[in-house]
Amino acid sequence: MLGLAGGGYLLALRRELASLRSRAPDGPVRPVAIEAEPPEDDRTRYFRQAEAADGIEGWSDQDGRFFHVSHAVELVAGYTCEEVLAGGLIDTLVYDRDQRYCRELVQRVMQGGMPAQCELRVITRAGAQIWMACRLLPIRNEAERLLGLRLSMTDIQARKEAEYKLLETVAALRRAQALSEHYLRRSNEERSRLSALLDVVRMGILFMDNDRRVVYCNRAFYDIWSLPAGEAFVGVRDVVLQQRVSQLLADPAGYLQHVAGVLQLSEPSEAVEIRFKDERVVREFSRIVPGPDGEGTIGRIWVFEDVTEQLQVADQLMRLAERDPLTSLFNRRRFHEELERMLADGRRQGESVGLLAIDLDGFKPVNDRYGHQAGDEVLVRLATDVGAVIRRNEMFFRLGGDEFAILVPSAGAQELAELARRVGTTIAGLRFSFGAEAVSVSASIGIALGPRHENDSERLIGAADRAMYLAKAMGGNCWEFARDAGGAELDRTPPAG
Ligand SMILES: Nc1nc2c(ncn2[C@@H]2O[C@H](COP(=O)(O)OP(=O)(O)OP(=O)(O)O)[C@@H](O)[C@H]2O)c(=O)[nH]1
Repeated sequence: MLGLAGGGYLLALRRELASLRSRAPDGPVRPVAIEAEPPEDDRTRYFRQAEAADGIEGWSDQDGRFFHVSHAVELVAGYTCEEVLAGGLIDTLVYDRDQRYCRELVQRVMQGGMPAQCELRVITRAGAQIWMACRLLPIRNEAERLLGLRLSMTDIQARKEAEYKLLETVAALRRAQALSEHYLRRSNEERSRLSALLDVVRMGILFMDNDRRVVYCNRAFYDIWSLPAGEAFVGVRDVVLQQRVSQLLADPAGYLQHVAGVLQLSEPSEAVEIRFKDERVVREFSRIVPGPDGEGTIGRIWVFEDVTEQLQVADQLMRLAERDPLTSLFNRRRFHEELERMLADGRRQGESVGLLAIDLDGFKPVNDRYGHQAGDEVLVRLATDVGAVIRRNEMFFRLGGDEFAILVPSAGAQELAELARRVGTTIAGLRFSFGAEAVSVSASIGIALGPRHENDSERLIGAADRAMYLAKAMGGNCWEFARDAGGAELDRTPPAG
């Protein structure tokens, strides 16, 4: 038991308190246990002070064994002081996982003699867990000999809960920040991919926002509109850009009018072909860009595609499909299409369609005698010269071999006879020189008039062919009208050779 005299004890205590105050200015310091048992009065006084403290107060001897604990332990942990002292303060009160640390700390204070503090969990009799701040103060006597330590435990559960909440909030914020950084990174990556993709597509792409300012344009847009690669257009108003590029167009005013019309639309615009001064043709269309939530719009995307080559190829294919490669005249396929069309128009308008079936006389001997190339020359010259004597609304065809045809819309018999005469004369007037020999050809021409002779295209062709064979049978170099539907209306007239 402690056995220090009352005056010495108080002196030691005062010194200790002064020392503790200087080391721990942030909290009240209470009387502590001492080496010897204090006189009854002092002990009562310490206990009273301990009992007045908010938290649990405990005193240990110099071996670290607690021999006193304040009654607050009953209120806080639900154990009696006797139970706590009997079971050992640390064993009874401190949460299993914190006991080792707590003991080590007691040990350290006892050995090092320096105050220490920590936070640990106290387990109540009911099993509840309470966070407490612990302060361990070494107690010395006048001779600086360690007498024991004082343990002060204060309930910090509310603060811990607030800290936990704060930590949870901070963790949630960090997660949200990480997530938003992740999405930002993903969105930037997506933007890079999209931008790379848009830069390799051949179509020029332009995004305008709702204020009609440029948001984005790709590389092909610069190429199509001959814009300098280094110049930035983001933020530029549409009118500025239009004024800049419209100089390249064959019809700048027409294009600006078209754009103004499109901007009135709240829907996609139809594809239009824009013609440039340098002969290029660019197909343009635009779409409204809906907002990310599907509601409202964020602007309009314009797409420009240089279709010059495409149109040229299509034109070439069309030409190949409907032209004779030797003479460049329309071929039999186009002849049938045009005949059907003219007959339909003629029926609607109550007008006649004239058909001249033309076949060369004695063409085979030209080939046989002077060669195929000579025959070709005859065919090409014939196409050119006859083409020069027909009118704009008349169409000239090579049907194959030495067969030709002319279609005449809104035709009259007299006019057709005159045309046959002109054509026959032109052909008979062609002069060739093959192997120093002068060569000429002539043609037999059959004339049919639809619907006068035949209403149906095939039958009309048949009627014209029969008339042509009739002319050939008459010796050639003349024209003959179809007789099937009404006999001869006009005299057979041999063209002047
Ligand atoms: N050079 C050349 N000859 C062709 C071509 N296509 C067909 N022919 C020839 O044209 C000739 C046509 O035959 P025919 O109609 O019997 O010749 P034709 O001597 O005018 O006979 P008629 O019509 O009875 O007066 C054949 O010898 C074919 O080989 C061609 O593209 N070039």
